[in-house]
Amino acid sequence: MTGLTLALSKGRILDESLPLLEHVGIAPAGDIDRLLRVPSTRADVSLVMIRPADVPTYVEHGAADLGIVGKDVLMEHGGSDLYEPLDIGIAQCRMSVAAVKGYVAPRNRRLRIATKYPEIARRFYAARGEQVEIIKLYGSMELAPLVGLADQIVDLVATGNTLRANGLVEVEKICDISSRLVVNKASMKMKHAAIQHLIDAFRDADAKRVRAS
Ligand SMILES: Nc1ncnc2c1ncn2[C@@H]1O[C@H](COP(=O)(O)OP(=O)(O)OP(=O)(O)O)[C@@H](O)[C@H]1O
Ligand SMILES: O=P(O)(O)OC[C@H]1O[C@H](OP(=O)(O)OP(=O)(O)O)[C@H](O)[C@@H]1O
Repeated sequence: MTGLTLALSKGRILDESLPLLEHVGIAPAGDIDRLLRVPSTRADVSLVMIRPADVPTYVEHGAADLGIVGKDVLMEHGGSDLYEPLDIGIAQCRMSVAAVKGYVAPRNRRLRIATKYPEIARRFYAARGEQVEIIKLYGSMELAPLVGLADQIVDLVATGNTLRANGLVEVEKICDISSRLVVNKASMKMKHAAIQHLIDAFRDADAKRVRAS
């Protein structure tokens, strides 16, 4: 039997993955709040729980055969050496530029952009020919324009509630974001039948999820 390891992003993606994993027949069979490596309800598939930003690294190195991770993380990771066969449609949001309501761009200096996604921001402004200063943050980006740390932020928006609550407005959408199934390239060759079976099962689970919603 070919053993498979699936890397799951802890947090929001893990929470939203659980119904899909159930459908695919690989629900966690252990304490997902404590264990980092958890057996699944299928003897040949085990699950590892890791920080979202680490999922591409585990899968690229073959420490996990497959992973579930946000498109934002994949875009920021850049040039990933892995396959991305399926959009599984969970954790949907968008990457956007936001600023304080009524904000006017400064004329005498570069725009300052606060973000957890410096690569995505750099590519976005470079494509528009705008020279900006990028300030890397690890969370609570919405605070930066309020305290004068930045002119704009590049961050994820879903309902828009966090922006509204902090007096910010969405200036422009950069792209839509959802979670993707990613696969190690060597595993795709060596364990092709088992992996293709899982990809098909996730596709089917996503189709059922869409029909149900
Ligand atoms: N408000 C949101 N609505 C829907 N999906 C979101 C939202 N915010 C983030 N996501 C998606 O969920 C993924 C995981 O987000 P989550 O907030 O669980 O982790 P994180 O805070 O980015 O990571 P860490 O806990 O390691 O800092 C993101 O990479 C993105 O793809
Ligand atoms: O448009 P909304 O529905 O308000 O969602 C957007 C918020 O969700 C994400 O943060 P998250 O809740 O993951 O917290 P974080 O700061 O820990 O990333 C994102 O960074 C925004 O702050």
